[in-house]
Amino acid sequence: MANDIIIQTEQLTKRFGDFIAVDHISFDVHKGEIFGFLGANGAGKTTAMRMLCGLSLPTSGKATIAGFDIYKKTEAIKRSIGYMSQKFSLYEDLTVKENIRFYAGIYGMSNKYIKDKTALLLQQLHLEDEADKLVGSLPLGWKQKLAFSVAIFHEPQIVFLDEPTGGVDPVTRREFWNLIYEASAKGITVFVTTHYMDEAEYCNRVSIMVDGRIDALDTPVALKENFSAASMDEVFLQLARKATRNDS
Ligand SMILES: Nc1ncnc2c1ncn2[C@@H]1O[C@H](COP(=O)(O)OP(=O)(O)OP(=O)(O)O)[C@@H](O)[C@H]1O
Repeated sequence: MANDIIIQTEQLTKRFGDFIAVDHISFDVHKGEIFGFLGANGAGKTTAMRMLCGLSLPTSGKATIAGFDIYKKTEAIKRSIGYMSQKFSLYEDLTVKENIRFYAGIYGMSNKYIKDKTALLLQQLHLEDEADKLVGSLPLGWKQKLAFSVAIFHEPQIVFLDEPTGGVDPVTRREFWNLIYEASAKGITVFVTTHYMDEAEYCNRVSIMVDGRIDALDTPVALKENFSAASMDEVFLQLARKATRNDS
């Protein structure tokens, strides 16, 4: 079990001045796992995720991503991961095809590889007829699916998703999650933050952050059992009620 660990953190901490945004968090994620990273607004999820992606240095503690130390190997980490967030994803004023080409180009893939894989991807997403349309003209749910597919185009070991399905209905979210399951089945580890509790139920394991700390971490079934809760919503509310930060 231990040697399939792909994300490992130990007492990982980030301070901004006197404020402890991420407070000594320790957890492991396994290869191919779908790991939900939950917490109320301001709990510290984005700050933690930025450290794991090599975008921000911790104040203290340790972490390895795909075996790379987050203090020393940030470039290697960036090559091993994919990233998608609501705020940073596709260029609205480029076409579907141009977006794919642009991101694939960053990873130095050959033209032939990009061309073949793009054709396959457009077919899988049923976007063949939209290939030359501006991304800005697509419905949000389609954009999200495309953004996810682009984030894993270079076949990273881990993909980090920061609230990837914001603003769409449960059916569209479910379709998005089918893509997540496919990626996980191929061995890609999925690390996902969400505010939607239906999505929490879809994860293999879920951690819940409160005021910078991880207060609970287990499978959705075990969490519901431990908190005597009928749903993940109830588990989340029981923990979020304890929060003293008010960041909404
Ligand atoms: N650069 C910064 N300087 C000072 N404080 C910061 C900085 N970045 C984040 N914070 C604070 O750290 C805390 C954690 O923020 P973070 O964005 O990580 O939370 P979050 O769990 O991702 O919240 P949300 O769900 O709203 O995105 C918040 O109180 C935020 O105001």
